[in-house]
Amino acid sequence: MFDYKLPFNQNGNIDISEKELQYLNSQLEKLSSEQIIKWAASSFPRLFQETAFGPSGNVIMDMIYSSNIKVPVIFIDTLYHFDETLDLAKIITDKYNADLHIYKPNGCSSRKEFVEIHGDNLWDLYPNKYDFLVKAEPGNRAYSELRPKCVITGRRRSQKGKRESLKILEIVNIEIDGRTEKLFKLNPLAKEEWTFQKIKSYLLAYQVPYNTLLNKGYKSIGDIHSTSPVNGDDDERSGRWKGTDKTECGLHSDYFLMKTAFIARQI
Ligand SMILES: Nc1ncnc2c1ncn2[C@@H]1O[C@H](COP(=O)(O)OS(=O)(=O)O)[C@@H](OP(=O)(O)O)[C@H]1O
Repeated sequence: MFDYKLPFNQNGNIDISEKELQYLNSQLEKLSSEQIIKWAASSFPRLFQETAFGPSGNVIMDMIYSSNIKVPVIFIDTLYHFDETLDLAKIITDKYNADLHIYKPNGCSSRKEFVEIHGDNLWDLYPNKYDFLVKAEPGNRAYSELRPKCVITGRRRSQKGKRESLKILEIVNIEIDGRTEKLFKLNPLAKEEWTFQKIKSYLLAYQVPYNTLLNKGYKSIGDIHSTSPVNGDDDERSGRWKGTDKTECGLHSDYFLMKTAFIARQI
């Protein structure tokens, strides 16, 4: 068992230097994804998984369940998910008996309400504002209410773009009660070996429920209005925001930069 002890201070916060984080990452690189998850579960007092029920997240849920660990799940419902994604959310959380926490855009419980407040086509007219409202703000609200010390994500280096240099363990800034706090993000499938093909093989081998859209040419699935199927060999995320230079949804971007731009009406 990997027995690296996180440096907790008296306040229960983890004071880790950049150098030590680098060392920790170099050690985590040597572990399997299951070992990384088990280490995190025994190291972080409040470990959560955040998932949009993508194929990587499905693999992670199965690994967590098979390791006999309980990790609550955060799902940010943008109100623009495919029905197939919402169906999967129910099927897979039932199968793994997951404790699901759903967060929606502030003040909106339905797509109709969102359109009434923010207008139609916001994602098209003001994509960064849309990202802040449907992903970054609800994400930070989830962190602020649930107080995770660490969240597990499904990002992988093989998804290319900015993710090619993804670390297994990262630290991001979040806002809690008006203060800046640190949150760890754990990416147990970050390593290059976790290709889309390997993810699919895992899902099939272990009979893990997955999004039926994967059988219809979709490889990466986000919001209805910005997700399309791809051709066989195309990059996994090439069907997201097709025809634009956008590659990320904002959940993993700098929260404070987004918030500042949102308040200043620069996005
Ligand atoms: N809506 C929502 N709710 C909770 N968590 C979410 C959400 N969107 C993205 N994620 C997290 O980011 C991982 C990568 O997602 P994607 O590849 O779809 O990209 S993107 O974040 O939408 O840009 C994704 O991996 P999966 O677990 O495979 O879904 C999650 O860890």
